[in-house]
Amino acid sequence: MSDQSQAQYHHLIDDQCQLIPGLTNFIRQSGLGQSHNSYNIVSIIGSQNSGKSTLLNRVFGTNFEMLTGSSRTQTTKGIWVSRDKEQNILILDVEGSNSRQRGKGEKGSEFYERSTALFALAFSQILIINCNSLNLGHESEYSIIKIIMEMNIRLFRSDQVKQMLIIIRDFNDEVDNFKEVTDSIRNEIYGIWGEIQKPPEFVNVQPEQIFKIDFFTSSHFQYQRQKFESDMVQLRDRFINPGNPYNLFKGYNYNTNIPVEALEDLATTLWDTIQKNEDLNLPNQKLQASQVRCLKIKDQAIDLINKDLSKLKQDAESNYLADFNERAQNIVTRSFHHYDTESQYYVEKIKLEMRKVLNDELKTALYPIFNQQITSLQQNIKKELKTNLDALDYRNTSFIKYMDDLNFIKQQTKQVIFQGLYQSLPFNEYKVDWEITKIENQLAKVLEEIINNAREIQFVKFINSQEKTIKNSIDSLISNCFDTLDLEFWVTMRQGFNTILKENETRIRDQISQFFDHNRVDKEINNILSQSHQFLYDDIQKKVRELPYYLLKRFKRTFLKDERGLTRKWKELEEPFIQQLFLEQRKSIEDILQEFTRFKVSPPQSHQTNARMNDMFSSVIVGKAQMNDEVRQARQSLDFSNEDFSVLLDTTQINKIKQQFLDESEEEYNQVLRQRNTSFNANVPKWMWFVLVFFMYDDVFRWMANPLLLYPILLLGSFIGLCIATGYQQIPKVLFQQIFGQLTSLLGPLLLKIK
Ligand SMILES: Nc1nc2c(ncn2[C@@H]2O[C@H](COP(=O)(O)OP(=O)(O)OP(=O)(O)O)[C@@H](O)[C@H]2O)c(=O)[nH]1
Repeated sequence: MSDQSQAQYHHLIDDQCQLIPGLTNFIRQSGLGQSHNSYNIVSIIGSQNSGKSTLLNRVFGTNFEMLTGSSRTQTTKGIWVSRDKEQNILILDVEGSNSRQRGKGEKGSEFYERSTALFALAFSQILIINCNSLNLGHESEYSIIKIIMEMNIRLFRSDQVKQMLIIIRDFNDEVDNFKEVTDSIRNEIYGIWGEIQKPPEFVNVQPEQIFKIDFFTSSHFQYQRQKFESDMVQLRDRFINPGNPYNLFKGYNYNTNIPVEALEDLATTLWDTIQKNEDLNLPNQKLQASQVRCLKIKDQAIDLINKDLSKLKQDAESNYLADFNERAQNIVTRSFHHYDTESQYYVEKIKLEMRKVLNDELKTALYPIFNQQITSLQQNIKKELKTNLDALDYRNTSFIKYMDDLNFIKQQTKQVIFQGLYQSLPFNEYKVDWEITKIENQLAKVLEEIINNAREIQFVKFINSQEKTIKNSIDSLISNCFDTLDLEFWVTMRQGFNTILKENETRIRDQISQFFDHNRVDKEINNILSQSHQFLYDDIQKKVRELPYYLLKRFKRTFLKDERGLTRKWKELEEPFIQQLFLEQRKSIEDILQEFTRFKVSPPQSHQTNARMNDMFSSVIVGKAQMNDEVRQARQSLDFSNEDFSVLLDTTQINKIKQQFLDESEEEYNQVLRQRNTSFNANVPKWMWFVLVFFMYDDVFRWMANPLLLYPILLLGSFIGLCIATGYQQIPKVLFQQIFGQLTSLLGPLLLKIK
């Protein structure tokens, strides 16, 4: 049969006991690939040259090679598979028994015959035992039946009653009685059943519980050829016609069939088991084959999407994929679709188990990509946040607007995280295993940290700028107080300082309390307060170093100028008055100096939230006899103990400053006296004027040539002339006196020094 076409036959087991791969291929090529589990398998065993192939070709339309001529050599070697010409029936032609061509020995004729027969029995639904009426009762005919019965119960746990069809060839119904013959064979077989060694659970089992035996007789092939052919037609009808009362497949449960594409796996498993002579449980073998097949389908389902999976992975490595879940879903759905379609006819339990494996594998394959997605998402969020925060910084908006915008960015980013996570989740059922909630919390935490950081930076900036504003206000307050030194110095400063604090505190509190809790707000306000007190303290310390300058300045202001701020006209004042003025002003400065002995600048004792602004600043002057009422009251109500006060200037410093002031004021006083007693004009000798005029006159004419000088002089002359003509000569006179007086007071001393 070696030259038989591959499309019509498949050599399943060769004469070397090897199972040849390719059954699935043959099934597909022969058109049985889509039959799923609605198929039948029929095998035939029997003596060599007993007409098996002849029968199969007649009944199933196969084309097995038959022996022609008189040579009685073997044609079928091993097991060949073909199919019915119309029906989904696989046909197995098994090498004839009593093969003289096969040698003896361990793997010789006997072993081979038993193995192939047992395989045929296990693999098929109907096992045809081909017998010749002439050989009936012959030991060799029954020996194979005995063997397969014995092996079957020993090795297999079948899932169905095994069906055997004994065909008696060359049956002459004119001579032989069908009933007698078949009863005798049946008895013979039951006799065999009694003889064989059975496992304990089979001892009381009747053979018909395990084997269903049918009979069919065919007429003599040579002498009753026509009848033989009609017998063959009848036999075919029993196979293919469900309406035939003798239909051989009647009642067969196709659900016990594994899908046709798993038959090769089943055949392999069965043949291996038989070869090893191991215990063999047919339902389990079918499950095993199902398992093998489902595993293969599962692998195919993975292979099918592997390329897309790699592409997805590659894409996810370079960027965050917004369509990740869609693509992942598509991959998983396609894979499952393939698996579900291909595995639909397999045992439910195995199918579902393997589906779960597929699901796990897909999930495992997608997980690193998902992780990559999350990493990219996190990076993107950080990048996006940075851009947004930079833009926000760049806009340099107000604190409130910044905080509002920051909050907006936070809410927006939360949304991005939420969306990003669910875009990265192919199926909701992965949510728990992939710890989405945990990741969401982690990302929210990262976001919170970044936002808080930005908030803190902005807050510190805001507080710094506010402190700077306060510091500037304090600086100018102190400059003012020092510029206008008087006995109300500390009161003015305290009131000014309180006002600054009050205004700033209200404004700052209003702004920050919208974004920070009470405790934080109070803490920051207290910091600002103590910082402000420190500014004040430092500023006072700094200014006090320049106290001699301010004292002298203050002295000059009140001594050299009158109440209206005009320079005193010393020539018009009497010397005793000037001396009196000088002594008074000096005394008042000495009094002011006493205000700078000790001081206290500190926030209120209690940093409680409800501390009022009025109580927050306190300063007091100690050692001042002329302390006014307000200061005294403040001192009493605040009840400062002496240790609370810092020494501003100790006695030595006070004395030193006082001395310096006395010297400088004395100098001012003397200068005033000199000015009063000196006449600028009188000191210039008369001849000097002549000399001056002599050297100047030609220059004066030259200047007159310049219109820039000539015209102003003409205008001035016209103005004076007009005033005199109209009787208002007082106007130019007063103006002249004023200007000349000013110039004299400025230039006079200079000219005197030069002189
Ligand atoms: N007497 C008799 N001879 C038959 C019958 N059917 C076929 N033959 C003849 O028996 C010989 C062997 O036929 P095959 O069909 O090749 O027998 P086989 O059992 O397939 O042979 P192997 O495959 O070699 O075991 C041929 O010469 C056939 O003409 C039959 O029903 N009765």
